[in-house]
Amino acid sequence: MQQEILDYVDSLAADLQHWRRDLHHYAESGWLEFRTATLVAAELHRLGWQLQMGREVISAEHRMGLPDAATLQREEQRAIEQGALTEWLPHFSGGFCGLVATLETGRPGPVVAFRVDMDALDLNERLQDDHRPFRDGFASCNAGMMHACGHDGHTTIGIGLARTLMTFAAQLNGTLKIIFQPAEEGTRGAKAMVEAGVVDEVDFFGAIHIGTGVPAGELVCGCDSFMATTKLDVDFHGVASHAGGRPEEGRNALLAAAQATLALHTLTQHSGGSARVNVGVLRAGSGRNVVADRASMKVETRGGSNQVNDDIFARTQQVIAGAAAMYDVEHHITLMGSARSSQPTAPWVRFIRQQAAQIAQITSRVDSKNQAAGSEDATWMMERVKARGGQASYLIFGCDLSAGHHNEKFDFDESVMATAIKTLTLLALNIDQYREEEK
Ligand SMILES: O=C(O)C[C@H](NC(=O)Cc1c[nH]c2ccccc12)C(=O)O
Repeated sequence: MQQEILDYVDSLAADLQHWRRDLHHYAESGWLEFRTATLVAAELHRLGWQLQMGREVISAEHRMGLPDAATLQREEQRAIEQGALTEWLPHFSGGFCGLVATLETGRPGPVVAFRVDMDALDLNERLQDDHRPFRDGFASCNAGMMHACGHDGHTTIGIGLARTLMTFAAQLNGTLKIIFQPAEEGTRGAKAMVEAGVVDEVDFFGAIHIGTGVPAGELVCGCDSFMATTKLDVDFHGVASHAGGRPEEGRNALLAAAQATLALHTLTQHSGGSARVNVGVLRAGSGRNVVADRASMKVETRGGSNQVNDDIFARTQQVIAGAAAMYDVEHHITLMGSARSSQPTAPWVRFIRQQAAQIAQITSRVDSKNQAAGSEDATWMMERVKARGGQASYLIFGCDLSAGHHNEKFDFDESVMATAIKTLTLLALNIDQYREEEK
């Protein structure tokens, strides 16, 4: 029976490629996944999954880094023109582009949930013949939005998993859930889904990523190196004046931002673990001969533990307030995203390793990988599941890439999608073999 299921996943290859390339072509960045979400909803509904959508699974006030209302409206129109399914769109309207699909088998057993993300990056895709998506006609048609992190693959894995689990539903026990999350980039979306309670009943949780420098054929069963992070926008508001005639009447927002930037980059000494601060964007001023009355910054802090990040973030707020005070300007901080660091639970990682050993395409299995991993907001879900006594992990499926993540030439070997679907399917299928203690 198990071989029949693995063969079934192989038979989906052409469909998976079709889905992935369609999603890649119509890339939609965070909170703007209107077309994507409607297509996922229609397909999972057709397959017979129960759906919870939009506000049911996203807490409005916990959304971080939401685009402004005009952008949300414009992008929803754009999505309609690009084939978003209007009968499903009302659920997602206004920036609620998430859904949770549930399959109740009616037989006793745990709740097993997998999370995939759906958003693209704010990046222009390379439109040259040396880039396969362009050559083969599926490069992004949306300027400034590109699937350069593989989330088109993740969404496709979610769809393929939904098909496979439904096809073999008679073999499954307990409850299966697939969580389709918006706005992972900038770590903006997961918290709002956690606050809506989407993982509150989950016993076993897995989030996934493809690529990230892990070699093809390798599975990282429990990535444990994500940094806690906080993303903030800062606005300084001063007073403009004549730079030659009345400079003393000005309140210089540009200098406050510049001082803050230099000071922020000195904050990363911490005995508790690694720490980072980055001012990634600084914009200020309006003209050569005007004392700058406006400045804005996009900032992130990170820490090897939640405590380190919390400490660095607290100091970051003090430094910004201090720099504003130096130049007598107002300042305002807006929280734009956040994620936690989270350790996978060992018995579940062990089970993942055991199950993956049955998949021919996975030639190497490691528990974790000692590499700087950046951040991931699925850690909010992991932490919630663990807090309730559940098991949680983060799986990385290695694959060949044409360029690094977040690069305009990013592309991946599509065969990794079937490998991931097989792995997640076996976890669900064989969950009754899970043991807390090592045998
Ligand atoms: O903080 C963010 O905006 C999230 C973003 N996240 C990623 O790029 C995902 C990521 C980075 N490295 C790894 C390694 C494994 C899985 C996922 C990743 C980052 O760290 O800048």
